[in-house]
Amino acid sequence: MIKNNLAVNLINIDVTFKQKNHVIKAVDDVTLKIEKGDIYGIVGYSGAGKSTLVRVINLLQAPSNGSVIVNDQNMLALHSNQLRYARKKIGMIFQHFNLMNARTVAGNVAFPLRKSNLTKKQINDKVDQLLALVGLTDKKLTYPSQLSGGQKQRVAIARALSNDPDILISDEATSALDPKTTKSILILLASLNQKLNLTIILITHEMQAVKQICNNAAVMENGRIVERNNIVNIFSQPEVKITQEFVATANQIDEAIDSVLAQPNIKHLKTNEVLIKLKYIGTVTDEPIIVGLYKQFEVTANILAGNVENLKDTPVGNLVIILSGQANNVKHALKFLEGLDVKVTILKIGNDIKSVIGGSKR
Ligand SMILES: Nc1ncnc2c1ncn2[C@@H]1O[C@H](COP(=O)(O)OP(=O)(O)OP(=O)(O)O)[C@@H](O)[C@H]1O
Repeated sequence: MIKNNLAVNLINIDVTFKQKNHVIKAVDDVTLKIEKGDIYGIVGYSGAGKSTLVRVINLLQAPSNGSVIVNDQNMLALHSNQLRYARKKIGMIFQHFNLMNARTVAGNVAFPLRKSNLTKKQINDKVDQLLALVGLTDKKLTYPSQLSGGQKQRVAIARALSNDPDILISDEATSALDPKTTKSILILLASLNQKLNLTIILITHEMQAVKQICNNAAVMENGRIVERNNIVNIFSQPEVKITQEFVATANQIDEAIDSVLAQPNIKHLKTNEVLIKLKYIGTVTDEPIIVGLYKQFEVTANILAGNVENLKDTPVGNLVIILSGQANNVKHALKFLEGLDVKVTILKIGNDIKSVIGGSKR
């Protein structure tokens, strides 16, 4: 068998559920390749098929069709003992933690090791090590009911790591947590990815989480993957409508535009003004743009909102500005911006400028 760098290789996966009167195709011809060491986001609305798809990876859900290759092993060809071992190398965490309330933190983390060949002392050392890794050393003998949601999820993460998995599947693991706790859990996951070279598959409907830690993402709708790309492309040029909707939920600039549009001076934009949004990726920066507009075209640019985000070290900038000047000059200034590889969207346009450029929205 040819070895490759893929942790997960799902090929043409279908999952159908037969109910009394009808058949539900929860996963419809999905091919998904996830490289070792990646943090891969799977995004979609409720019912899109995300959980069903990832449950195929460890065969908690058998596919109706397709191949499941995990770490170069054909999962569907394994005997039960081999499958049990392969499953141990795929950890899972969930939205509701699934901890055992009658056991202490240590008891929960040690639970998956109960049938291992490790001695009591070795298990105890392993638990200490895992609790240190997730920052919960001082909670070893505490019971889950005395922990916050974020702490409970840390216990669940430690437990998921007890068999030294290569892959960790996080199924909406931060969905029940507040934004600050969510952020800290995501920071923990990113650090585990680095320290343990752990491949992480992050199922979520929260684009902010994807933006924070993923390298790649796929978007699911009706059982299919409708778009997949690296994180910079997903966020800077989403192609399909549903991806655009998801991206908009994590895009502060759209909120800023709503409040800009509500301002009185924007409601009554002057005839020689145009309100635009600029989006640029990589090295172009605001200042030369603004200076260039005035020097070359005598067009003034008034910045109303803006931000620069780093998506995996690639800066993506957004600016909302009013350009004002002689109509023809503004027309040339807009052309100049497009020539710089800046995406220009006209949000609102004054009548003078509209008459020269036709007022088409771009
Ligand atoms: N065991 C099952 N029996 C019948 N239908 C199922 C089963 N599991 C899932 N489904 C159906 O398959 C579809 C996909 O469900 P799935 O849970 O994978 O979606 P999801 O994207 O993970 O959504 P959520 O985030 O709400 O769990 C849904 O229509 C669901 O009702």
